[in-house]
Amino acid sequence: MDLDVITKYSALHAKPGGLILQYGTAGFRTKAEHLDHVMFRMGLLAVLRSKQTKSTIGVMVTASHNPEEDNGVKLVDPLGEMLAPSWEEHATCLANAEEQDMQRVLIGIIEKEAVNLQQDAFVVIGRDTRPSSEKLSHSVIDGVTILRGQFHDYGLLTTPQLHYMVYCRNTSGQYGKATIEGYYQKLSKAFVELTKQASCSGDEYRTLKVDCANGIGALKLREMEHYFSQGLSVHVFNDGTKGKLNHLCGADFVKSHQKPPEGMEMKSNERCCSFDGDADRIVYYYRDADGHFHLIDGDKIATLISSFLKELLLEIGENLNIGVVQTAYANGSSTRYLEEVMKVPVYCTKTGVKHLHHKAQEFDIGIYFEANGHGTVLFSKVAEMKIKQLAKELEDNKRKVAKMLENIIDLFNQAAGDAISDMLVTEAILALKGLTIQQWDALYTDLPNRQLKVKLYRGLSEARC
Ligand SMILES: CC(=O)N[C@H]1[C@@H](OP(=O)(O)O)O[C@H](CO)[C@@H](O)[C@@H]1O
Repeated sequence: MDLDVITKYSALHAKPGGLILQYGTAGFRTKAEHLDHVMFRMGLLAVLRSKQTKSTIGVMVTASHNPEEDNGVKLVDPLGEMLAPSWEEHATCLANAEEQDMQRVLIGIIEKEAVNLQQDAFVVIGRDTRPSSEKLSHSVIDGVTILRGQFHDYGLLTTPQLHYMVYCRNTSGQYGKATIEGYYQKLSKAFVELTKQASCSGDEYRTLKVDCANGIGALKLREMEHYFSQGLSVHVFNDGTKGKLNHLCGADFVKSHQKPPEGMEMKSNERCCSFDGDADRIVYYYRDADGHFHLIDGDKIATLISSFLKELLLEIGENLNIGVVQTAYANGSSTRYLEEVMKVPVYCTKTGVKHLHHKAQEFDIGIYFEANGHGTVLFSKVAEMKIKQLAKELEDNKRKVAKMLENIIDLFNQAAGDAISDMLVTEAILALKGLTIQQWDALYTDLPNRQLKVKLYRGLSEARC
């Protein structure tokens, strides 16, 4: 490692004196014009992390739901997870080091983490559609190449797609192919297989309006839609051709203002949903016949999914342990419904996907959702193997159910919460159960009516096609 070369190149990505940033739950976020040095340095850090773990590391350039003028960066660890906490600290130290201290901080990290500089390094990079993202991703690449790391720049990707690529590359393709087609094919195949079993899916279940927050989700959903068009037709709104990213639209806007995004026409009882700017969260909503707006947030998505999974496990007589993870922002009725009606244990963690993800890994099937729409379902290796085996061994109807579970495993992005995965799973469940959005919304509202809700749940189970 030639420290003088690093110092020389670092000066080309000079840190504004006195600027202090913190690597938060979703990486660094601030105004884009303050981030050039951070990007260069995260390129350096990604190489060190890659050498230390002997694995591919991801770098995503995005500020998610934040305004278009902002940007941000986060590192993705080998199995698609968020960066390990001790490395978050290194990221903060490195980003905040003044130019003259850079060498010392870098050497400190190398020594503390016993990084073998002779080891090869590979970094994959993705970015969202912000005007600043392309240039900033080049600064990441500068950092990677100065430390002689190899890289693949995927260009425009949703955040969950980058997590997926990292996971695929580090599991020798077992999880999926590390290409955008690989992602589309894996998810769409599972979705089409799963929805084939929905004998009652009429037109009502075929169309969905999707607000893409004027972000990357629009591009990727359009690329993907012909892969699953047999099962679902998506109407994309806020695709970035007219409006600004996350401005008056997107999941965060809809959730916090409890109203539809600009630019979306909503007829009564139509199923609609919104992604955020990097497509890692989703909320659903509809207008009732009286014109009232109803939000269906992450709590309701978690409830729908866990009820369905529990039901499938009961049908095949499997007793895998299921846990739901929420944060303190979860609606108390959802927690009570899950615990008292569904009999599913619920756990609460701090806000931030990494906290929920970590807790969810303790279960055979760990379902985690924040009320704001970040979430996914994690299946342990044991659960996955068991389900795959049952899908071969069981007889007729039970085998069908095990195959449905197998498809659900493939549909979820188990590396990270993913609006596209969550949307496809939700759409499949609604079609399979023959549930309208209003019926889904009614799964729980408040709990004085507990008996009624139990009845409703049983009724719906029986109604499954
Ligand atoms: C990856 C991550 O941790 N994302 C955070 C972050 O969301 P973004 O959509 O990534 O901006 O901020 C949210 C709170 O504002 C928090 O709920 C969420 O967990």
